[in-house]
Amino acid sequence: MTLFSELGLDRTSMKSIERMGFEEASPIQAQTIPLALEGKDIIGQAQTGTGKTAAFGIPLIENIDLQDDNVQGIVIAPTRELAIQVSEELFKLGYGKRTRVMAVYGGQDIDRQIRALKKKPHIIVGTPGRLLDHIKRKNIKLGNVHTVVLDEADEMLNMGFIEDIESILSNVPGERQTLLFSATMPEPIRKIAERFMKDPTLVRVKAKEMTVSLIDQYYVELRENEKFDTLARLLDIQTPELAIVFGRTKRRVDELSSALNVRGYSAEGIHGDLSQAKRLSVLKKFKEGNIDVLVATDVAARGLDISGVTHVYNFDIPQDPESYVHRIGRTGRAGKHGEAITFVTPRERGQLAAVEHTTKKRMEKMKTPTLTEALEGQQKAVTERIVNTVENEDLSLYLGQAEEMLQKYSAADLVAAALKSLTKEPDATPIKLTDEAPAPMKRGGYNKSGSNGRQRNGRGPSTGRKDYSGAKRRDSRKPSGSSNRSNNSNNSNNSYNKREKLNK
Ligand SMILES: Nc1ncnc2c1ncn2[C@@H]1O[C@H](COP(=O)(O)OP(=O)(O)OP(=O)(O)O)[C@@H](O)[C@H]1O
Ligand SMILES: [Mg+2]
Repeated sequence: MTLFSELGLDRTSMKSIERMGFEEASPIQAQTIPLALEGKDIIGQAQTGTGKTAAFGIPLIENIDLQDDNVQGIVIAPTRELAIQVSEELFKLGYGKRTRVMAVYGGQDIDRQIRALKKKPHIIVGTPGRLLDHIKRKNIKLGNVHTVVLDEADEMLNMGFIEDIESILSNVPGERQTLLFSATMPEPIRKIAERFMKDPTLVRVKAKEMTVSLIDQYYVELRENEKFDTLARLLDIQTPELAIVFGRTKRRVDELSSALNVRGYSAEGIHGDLSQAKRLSVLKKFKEGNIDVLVATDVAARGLDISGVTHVYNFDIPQDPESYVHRIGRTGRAGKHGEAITFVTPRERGQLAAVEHTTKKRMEKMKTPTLTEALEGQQKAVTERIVNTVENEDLSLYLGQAEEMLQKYSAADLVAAALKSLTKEPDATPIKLTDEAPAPMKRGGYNKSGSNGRQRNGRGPSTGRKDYSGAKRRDSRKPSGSSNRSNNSNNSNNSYNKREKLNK
């Protein structure tokens, strides 16, 4: 156990950390903060939700010279939402010191960002495309940057982003400190990473499995056309506080969120074709609990830290094991418990095995829930609410009416009626979702000889593009809405070589 007070931090940092309610440093923090303070380049790998943001954020803030009005640190993140979240966490960590932090990301008015840049931020957090845009327009000068952080580094160095990252880094002085963090770091990506670094120290928090042990992991084997009813029943039985449902494509996310609403669930979707304002408003509603279910593409898979997410459902099995690790990592964060349930069609058994092989963790098989179990689940939830009300709330205003009803009906009938009227009975409104092709089979993630979906199933090209926002270059390459399947998809190509070719 390491206390923050043992890490030799500045008084102002300690003040911020205390204000955030952190007491002990997490293992990745305890191991990387001292090294980062010494100025070392670091590749930091630790499980999802274990505090990697503060692991790079604390030393980054410590090294900021408040007297210097130049940009001194940049943090690059793969999605807009993550860039915003990281900038907020850095703002809190730098609060005691009054560090100026700003986020720049696509989809927000660039003039507004230019005006904000005039306030001379010490640290800029951005998505690659928008950061580069500002650099090219000379809105941001990186000549005084001494620290560069790539959050979700493996994703950032994946082929969809590497050119942007290279261009950004070419604007930063060579004698910088470079910090790379992620929960996953496939070997070939690590090799690329080392090209950008000086004698990096690899800090890997030892864990038996790549996923967090606090997440119970299950899979359900089913046919494509059974997925929706199964999801609905699971939501009824498991009654998540907040749930994220991951779908393979934008179309799937749209259809799923509409279908969930038809069946009476409060759900909204998030993916890269929505306006940024919409994306942010959906996320805000979800964080505030105004919607219960967030349906998402992999745009929400990485880094997002939303408290109260108790369940993650992989409606479609992810296309690479890394994506699985990050998706399910949206629950079970900061010591909390979570559940992850992955739907697997018979043709995707190989995918399941690949995920289990990478994570070194077996998922437990869960049988398809029945309608009766769904009803029981809902009844149980209502019963718990009633018992909680009886035990903890003031009922005096209701007792008169209750006594009156008891004159006429039996207590059991009345309680049963209360249960019935409060229980959401499973709704069987028919739902038709457009079929999605099963995830292409691949072997071992980033192997160079791995096949991609195109070769195997001949269902059209796998673009290797992600449903991400930041990179304008890629957005403009194919107009959204042109209707081949892969254009809708957020396929992440397993084969790192293929991806490179397809993106060039
Ligand atoms: N030392 C600490 N004590 C208590 N809570 C902490 C500590 N460090 C970080 N946290 C909190 O834990 C949560 C997860 O942290 P963070 O988002 O940095 O995880 P991460 O390792 O980056 O995960 P991911 O791989 O998903 O990006 C956040 O809410 C953060 O504020
Ligand atoms: Mg993170």
